[in-house]
Parts: sequence; structure tokens; C-alpha cells
Amino acid sequence: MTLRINTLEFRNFRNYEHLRLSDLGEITVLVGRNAIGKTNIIEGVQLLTALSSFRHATREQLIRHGSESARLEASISDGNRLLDVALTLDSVSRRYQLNGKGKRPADLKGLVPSVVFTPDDLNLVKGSATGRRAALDALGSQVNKSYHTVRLDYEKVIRHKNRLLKEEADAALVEAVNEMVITVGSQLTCYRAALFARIIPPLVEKYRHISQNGETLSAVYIPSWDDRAEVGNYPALLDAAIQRDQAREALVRALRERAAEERRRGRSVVGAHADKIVFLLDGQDASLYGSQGQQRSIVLAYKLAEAAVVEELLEQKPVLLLDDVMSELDGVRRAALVEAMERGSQTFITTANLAYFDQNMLDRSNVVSLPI
Ligand SMILES: Nc1ncnc2c1ncn2[C@@H]1O[C@H](COP(=O)(O)OP(=O)(O)OP(=O)(O)O)[C@@H](O)[C@H]1O
Repeated sequence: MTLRINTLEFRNFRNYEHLRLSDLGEITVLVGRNAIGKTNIIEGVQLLTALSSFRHATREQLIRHGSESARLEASISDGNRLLDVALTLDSVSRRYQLNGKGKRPADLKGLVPSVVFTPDDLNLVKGSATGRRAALDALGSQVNKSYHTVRLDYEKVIRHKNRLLKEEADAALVEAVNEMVITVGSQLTCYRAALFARIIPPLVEKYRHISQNGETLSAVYIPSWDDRAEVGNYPALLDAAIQRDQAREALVRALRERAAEERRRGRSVVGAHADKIVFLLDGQDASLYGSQGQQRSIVLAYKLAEAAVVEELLEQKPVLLLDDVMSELDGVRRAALVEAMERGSQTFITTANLAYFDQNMLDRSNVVSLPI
């Protein structure tokens, strides 16, 4: 059965000294003027579900100004089980508890998954490759603990390698770190490519629906060593599955071939941190040729595909956290989003203006006017 958040309670979190929302149903619409604290609630729910904040906030930013610590709690149930997830933040640590017992974030990953959609996500297609990799990693970290660990390890290794390259360290030291880059980097590329391969079918199907059978969307994950990508030959890569051994070998070769370039540039240029994700409309790179409307449709389809993948892998519908996106979407895309919300995912959605919502939906929602 699907888990539902019944009650949320925040103390000294962001602008809230104390906030309690109870009897939360399927759809909660949080309405209020700018800067009242709507996004803060979305962020709080994300911290208790995905165990991360899309704002990448520090503890200091999360704790209410003038307070020593913050506490966030959610009571969650699926009709049988009752789960109390709590997060305590202070100046030295971020501690999670499940039913009163301390837990590592890794142990709670995937327990109550969520998918967040904010206006910043609308840059997913035309923004930097870093943003697209980060979006994929955020999903991977929720659905697979090893993905999460491998990603953190890889980030550490690359930071170390970049430091060595910047300091013009001995080549033997860089070589030694490359061993880790190869092991962890090939694993991360394989995890990402496999996850992306799961996203593509729902992504394509949802895009077709949103665009009302318009142009055809495809998407490709391109490892940094794949030089066919350099000539923009994306369609040839569409069906390229990546095997672990093949990834290792290709990475070894590319690191050897580009070692001099890495030394010259003083930073690492090959590895999972330089992999690309490209969306194609009728075979053309959507970041270069797609209209703003098409790019937004891809992002919306991508978010809905994320939710579908979470459900497929964790057998649980994720909580949807939609921050002020209705005002950014036109009627057709809004309708597609509402349709997705109505498939049984618990949804929290913020707005400064209820006029973006149709009355039917509002009638079925719990509308919370802030401040309460
Ligand atoms: N650590 C903190 N302590 C106290 N107040 C904070 C803290 N962090 C953020 N705030 C306050 O929270 C408010 C912003 O809240 P939030 O981002 O949730 O707004 P919002 O309702 O989503 O606004 P908008 O509709 O403009 O996006 C600001 O007034 C800000 O000063």
C-alpha cells in the first residue's frame, strides 16, 4: 500500500517557529503571498522523504535565524504501518530518526520517496550538463543505496584528482588516483546509463501525450570517453547499452590518451563527471533547436517519468512536491500535470494564485492558506 504523510511538524525550521499540518490528504495546495514560506514547506517535506534539499541548503540556512537547532517530523502511514521520520539539525550535525531510533540517511533512502519539480527544473534541457547529471543522480540516490554511495565516492575521488592536477603533482600520484577514477567512475557511468535507460520509455510516452503526438522525443546518455558524441552524432548512440567491462576499458583508454591534456588544463576531463545527457526532438538536439514550449514539455515529461521509475523500482508512488510550477505552464501542460497528480500520488503543491487551479481539483484538495 502507498505510504501517506498524515502530519507534518516543523520547529525552528526556516521561517517557521512552529508549524503543524495535520490530516493531510492526497492533495495539499499551499497558497500564500510571496516569501511567506511555501517553498520552505516543500523543502521540509523533501528533507523528510528524499533526505535532501533541492536548494542544497546548509544547516545554518535551514535552522531558523536566532535558534540553535531545528526539528522536522512527519508521521506517515500506509494503513497498517506507522512511521515517524524525524530530522534534527544543529550547528554540528544532521540526525535522522525512524520511530525514535537514530538512522543513517542511507538506511532511510527509498522508504518514502519523493519527486520534486520547481521552476529551476525548467532549465533542465537548455541548462548545463551538470544540472542534468545532478537530476539523474538525485533520482538514482533515492532508488539505489549503492548508486548513492558510488556517487559520493566518485565526487571525493575527482576532487582529490583535481587537487593533484592543480598542484602539478607527480604523475605517479595522478596515476594512482586514476585507479579509483576507473573503478568508481565506470560503475557510476553504468548506474547512470542503466537508470536513464529506464527513464526513456516513460519519458517518450509522456512527451508524446503532452505534445499531442507532435514531434518525436528521444534521449541519450553519452559517456565522456565516447568521441562519437563530439561530432554530434547522437542518433548513432541511441541504442548503445553500456556494459561494466566495456566502460572500464574505454575509461582506461581515454584516461591514457588524454593524460597530457588533463595535466595541461590542470583538471580532470575524462570520467563520469563529464558524461552528457542530450534530449533530441526528431533527432535534433532540443537544447539548441527546441522552442521554449517544447523544452518545458520535455522537463514536465521527464519529471513524470521520474515518478514512474520510482514507482516501478520501489513499488511505491512517490510523494510529488510541486513548487509554484502551475504559473509556469500553459493550459495543456497544466492539465497533464493535474492528470498525473490524480493517479494516486500524494501531492504538495504551492501557489501564490489559486486561479491556476480548476475548481474540481480544489474541491478535492486540502487548501492551506499561509500564514496559518
Ligand atoms: N533560516 C531562516 N530563518 C528565518 N527565516 C528564513 C530562513 N530561511 C529563509 N527564511 C525566510 O523564508 C522566506 C522565504 O520562504 P519561501 O522561500 O518558502 O517563500 P515562498 O512562499 O515560496 O515565496 P515565493 O512565492 O516568492 O517563492 C523569506 O522571508 C526568508 O527570509
